[in-house]
Amino acid sequence: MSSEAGEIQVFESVAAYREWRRKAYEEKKSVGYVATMGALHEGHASLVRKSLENNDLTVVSIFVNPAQFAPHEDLTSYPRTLPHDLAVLRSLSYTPPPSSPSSNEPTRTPNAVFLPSIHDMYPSGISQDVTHQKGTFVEVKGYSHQMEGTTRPTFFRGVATVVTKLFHIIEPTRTYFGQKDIQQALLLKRLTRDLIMAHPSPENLFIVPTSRDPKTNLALSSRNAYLTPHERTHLAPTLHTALLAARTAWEHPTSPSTKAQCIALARAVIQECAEGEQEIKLDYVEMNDPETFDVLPDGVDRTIWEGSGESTRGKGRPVVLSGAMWVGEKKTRLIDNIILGDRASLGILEG
Ligand SMILES: Nc1ncnc2c1ncn2[C@@H]1O[C@H](COP(=O)(O)OP(=O)(O)OP(=O)(O)O)[C@@H](O)[C@H]1O
Ligand SMILES: CC(C)(CO)[C@@H](O)C(=O)[O-]
Ligand code: BAL
Repeated sequence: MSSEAGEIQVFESVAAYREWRRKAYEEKKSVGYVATMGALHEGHASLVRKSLENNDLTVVSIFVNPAQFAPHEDLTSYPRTLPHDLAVLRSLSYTPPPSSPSSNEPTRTPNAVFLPSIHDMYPSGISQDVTHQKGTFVEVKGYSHQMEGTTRPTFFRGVATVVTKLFHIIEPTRTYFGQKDIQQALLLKRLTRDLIMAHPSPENLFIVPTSRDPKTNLALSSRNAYLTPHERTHLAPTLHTALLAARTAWEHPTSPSTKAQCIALARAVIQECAEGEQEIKLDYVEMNDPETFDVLPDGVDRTIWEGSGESTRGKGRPVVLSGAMWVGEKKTRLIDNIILGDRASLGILEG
């Protein structure tokens, strides 16, 4: 079944969406895809704009995926704001510039929203407790237990499973994920490679830079809705400040710090804030190889790291500098990252 929401077709069943997709194939139209859990903000909007810019048609899915939440996590309280989400999508558009090959085309707006039911996505049922799960699951082995996977050991299994299903349904030509969840984006790129996917192919999975609050640099996130104004403006941005301190030390032109020194600096920034305010607690700050997700050795500095890898067009072998912390009364868990070195080699688009 589908219904009209302004110009946007809203599909609640797989069959109805597939009929729409079949027509797009017939008309030889490219389909860009943005997967979300809703509660849309400017970060999601930036992904949708990239899709509008580079595809004939754009589809957004909204599905709060139970399988990626551990039993103690916030599945029930996760914000669900469908009317707001549809209004955000209706406000987005892209007009091809006069110089572009598609300049004679009309302004593009999001074309379809896919809102599956839990039953559609998990016909065998779904428990948040992995020991009770039955049916088919997708695991990206060796890449799911570092960084975010340390504290959330079943998270990437849930993400890989639902995104594989969503890709099978949507059959995107191109798809867009946010740098805010860098491990997720890199892991999904690997998944498309390992499963030899064509829709999307690995090179058509793009990573869009993190959108930030212009005043505080806080990474936009649906979970920021859990924060009080004080937590949002004074406590939550500390994680990014800490990552910036580590970056400055790593990138020092004449005496770059070792990884261990960079991490110590970042921890000190968070510690300083936490002493005055009892309301932040660091989960981790770490530097990882984006290729293997391995933790960098403590004694490595930028010059050693760059000397040990393949040359990446003189921009430096990349490193994921990332972290997570709990903020405020509700112990909201926020994440952030900075890529050191050659971002483009990881498929991260320009902002
Ligand atoms: N600030 C942001 N900048 C760029 N992309 C983002 C940003 N926030 C989320 N995204 C991307 O949007 C997509 C959907 O993410 P999701 O719906 O989980 O939102 P979220 O804000 O990341 O939510 P959460 O608070 O649960 O982490 C993901 O690819 C995610 O990386
Ligand atoms: C990719 C995703 C939509 C899978 O549920 C989710 O993890 C998200 O929104 O980042
Ligand atoms: N954006 C990642 C979704 C999650 O944390 O569950």
